[in-house]
Amino acid sequence: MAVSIARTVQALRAAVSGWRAEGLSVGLVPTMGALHDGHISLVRAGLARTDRVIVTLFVNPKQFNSPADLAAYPRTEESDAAKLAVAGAHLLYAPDAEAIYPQGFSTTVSVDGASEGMEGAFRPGHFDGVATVVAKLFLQSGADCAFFGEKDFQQLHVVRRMAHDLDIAIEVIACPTVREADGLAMSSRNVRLSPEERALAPRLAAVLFDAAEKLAAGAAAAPLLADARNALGRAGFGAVDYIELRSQATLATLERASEPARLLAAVWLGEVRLIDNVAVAPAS
Ligand SMILES: Nc1ncnc2c1ncn2[C@@H]1O[C@H](COP(=O)(O)OP(=O)(O)OP(=O)(O)O)[C@@H](O)[C@H]1O
Ligand SMILES: CC(C)(CO)[C@@H](O)C(=O)[O-]
Ligand code: BAL
Repeated sequence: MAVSIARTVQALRAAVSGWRAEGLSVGLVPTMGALHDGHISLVRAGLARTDRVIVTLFVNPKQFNSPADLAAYPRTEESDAAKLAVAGAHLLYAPDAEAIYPQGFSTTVSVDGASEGMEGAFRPGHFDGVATVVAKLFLQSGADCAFFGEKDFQQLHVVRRMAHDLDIAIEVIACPTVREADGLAMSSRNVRLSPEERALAPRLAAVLFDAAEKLAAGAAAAPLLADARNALGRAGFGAVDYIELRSQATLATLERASEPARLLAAVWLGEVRLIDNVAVAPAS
């Protein structure tokens, strides 16, 4: 059975109000489409926790720094809808830009702190774009819970802070990163890797997991992360935008794993920018 598709906020709200009339809970999975098993894991998490699951598909122009990256972003709505039908999602909300940014739209939601550094340093305005569109999706849907991947760990912090500060009554639930069999974090951008680049790509996760193990054993971050950066360069990766050890709870920069931490990186491979992050247990 095909998944229902809503393209306007009115159609979205009509579906939700019908569910509310039946006393049903509603989950939301915001995406930019080009769905893979990482997205489907969020749908499954939603189905396990709520009665009705909405998946949103909106390639948000406000979070791309170049028209080329926006244009190159894969758009596969038909196959996305088929995957969602199989997964059991109840509604695909695929608004056009007018439904999200109508004529005269002039508001930006900006989250200080969590947006700064890492992705925020290399993608200026990206998290303003994320916070603005996610705030709208939260308010348009009125969902009880929203499901986000740990793959975009900094984004999780931004979205959680936004919902908290704007008093939006929604629970933001983090879901583990789904990886390919060789360890590469699933990402819509992976389809743009050449065969040679795809063969090399899992090395990023391997370097991160190796460094995480050493950090959990008490190693100082600075020399270890320098070694990791060099290892990626030697392996054939391009520019390493960042590789940083941060507090899992606050994103504060850490010099060693003195608390539950996250090792986060963004690295270029050809024309594709890979991001990944792994958990680091506190050094005993
Ligand atoms: N491998 C993954 N495991 C778990 N969640 C994921 C994974 N990849 C993406 N997600 C989550 O899916 C949601 C939608 O992300 P998005 O549509 O940008 O997909 P993406 O694969 O991250 O694409 P991109 O190439 O833009 O990073 C986000 O909450 C994101 O964290
Ligand atoms: C959350 C999101 C759908 C907002 O456009 C996007 O940043 C993404 O796909 O992670
Ligand atoms: N996966 C986060 C959305 C983005 O990179 O634009």
